[in-house]
Amino acid sequence: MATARDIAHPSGDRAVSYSIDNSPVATFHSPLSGRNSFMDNVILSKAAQKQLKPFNTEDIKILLLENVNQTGKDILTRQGYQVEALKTSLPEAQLIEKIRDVHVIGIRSKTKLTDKVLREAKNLLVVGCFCIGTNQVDLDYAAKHGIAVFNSPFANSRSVAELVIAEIITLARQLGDRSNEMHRGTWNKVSAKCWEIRGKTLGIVGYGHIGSQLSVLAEAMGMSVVYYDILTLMAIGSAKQVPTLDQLLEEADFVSLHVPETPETKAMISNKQFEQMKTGSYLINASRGTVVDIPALIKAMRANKIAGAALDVYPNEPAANGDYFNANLNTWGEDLRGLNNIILTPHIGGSTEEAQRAIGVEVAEALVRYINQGITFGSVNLPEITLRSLTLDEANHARIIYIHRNVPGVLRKVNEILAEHNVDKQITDSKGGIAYLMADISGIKTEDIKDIHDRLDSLTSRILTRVLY
Ligand SMILES: NC(=O)c1ccc[n+]([C@@H]2O[C@H](COP(=O)([O-])OP(=O)(O)OC[C@H]3O[C@@H](n4cnc5c(N)ncnc54)[C@H](O)[C@@H]3O)[C@@H](O)[C@H]2O)c1
Ligand SMILES: O=C(O)CC[C@@H](O)C(=O)O
Repeated sequence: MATARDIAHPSGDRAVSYSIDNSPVATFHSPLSGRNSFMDNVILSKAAQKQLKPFNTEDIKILLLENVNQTGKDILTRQGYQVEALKTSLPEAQLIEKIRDVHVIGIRSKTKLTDKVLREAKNLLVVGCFCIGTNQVDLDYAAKHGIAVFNSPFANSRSVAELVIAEIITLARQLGDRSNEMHRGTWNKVSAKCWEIRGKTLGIVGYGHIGSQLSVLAEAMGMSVVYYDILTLMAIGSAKQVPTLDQLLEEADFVSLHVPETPETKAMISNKQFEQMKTGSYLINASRGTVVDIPALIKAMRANKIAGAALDVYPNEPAANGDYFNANLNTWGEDLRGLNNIILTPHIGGSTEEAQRAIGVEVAEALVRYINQGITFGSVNLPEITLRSLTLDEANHARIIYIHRNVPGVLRKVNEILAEHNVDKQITDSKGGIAYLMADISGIKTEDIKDIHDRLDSLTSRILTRVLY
């Protein structure tokens, strides 16, 4: 039955209108993938790989926001998809208007995909976060509605770690202030309260991809490293894990934050924590803006408790470049700008050519694998499923994808439907209340495909049914 999610297939005998999620029909297309990636080689048995699509590729509509790198745009465009790319994020009303129409959306950190926005996204199959953080997406709502979310978990980690190293030296030597003075024509040659970083202690909060990279770089520059994490993690080099945040704050000359945005990390550094820090110590935040209580930081710096700070992230960040970093955005904006020895950067920790190119490739390839093959490897909100690709030798095969609520008895019902056919291979996994089943069926006729699709789709456990062939 044709619905608002339908896509018309103008060509071929089997051209019929069906939505992407429920389309068992249409012309077979076999465009070659743009790149030979690791995943192509490992999972898709490249040699005789058959591209599975139940739709004309040019019908897939993709909206890319926030200036996604050209590498990502190229991969998606080469697939034949319709790609619209904007340099900025969009205000909520415009986002809702646009998202109704697309099957795929690519975003970075600014676009908030809340339940309110996702509710309107009736055609949406998948979200690509062209960044590390996924806190801007309601992952739970997306999973419950069969929308897969992918990100790039570590392609910009090194860029962030390098920025933090630069900031440690810049703060220790008050370089920002000296440079600003010179720009105003003032020569101010001082050494008071300017330090080497050699022998100083760096406290890293969150010892994941970025924190551990930073640890290596800091030790190479002669710093001692202590770290605090909710997990017990293997120390790299001579770094030492401490059992509490309190202990880290008491020991560190520089505190650098590398935790995700969660309810537990909200205002993790506030008045009490600034009091615990050493007098004359420094704070760096390149994680998320909600992690530091900024009015408390302003107070601690005015009291000379904290000798300097570097902030790359803020509770409210503008959707586009321009003169937006003012009191309208964050009430304390002016107070922050008036402090000495504070480095303020516009969320550029991961903004290097290397990182953005790598992220573009990684996320775009994940989107293509998901759209064309149903593979969820790397998804942050659905069970991670891969299944060996169908090959060109395997004619009359179809791939069934059934995303469903993880309730007792579903597999029996699904297999009653599939049992009338030859199931070549099948895999299923669950995450929370959501399960993902993928099965390849051989010797199939077009009318069987539609029948399987419609019967699966009528089960009460169904979230999303896709049939690819
Ligand atoms: N400024 C930027 O441009 C930029 C770029 C990349 C990432 N980020 C931010 O940096 C964060 C960290 O990135 P990552 O790749 O290192 O993440 P990661 O997931 O690899 O590491 C995060 C670490 O924090 C730990 N953690 C979680 N909650 C904690 C808590 N309450 N207390 C202590 N430790 C806790 C985790 O156990 C994990 O080891 C990201 O979530 C993202 O928000 C910012
Ligand atoms: O590029 C961005 O907008 C986000 C960068 C960073 O915060 C991330 O989460 O990877």
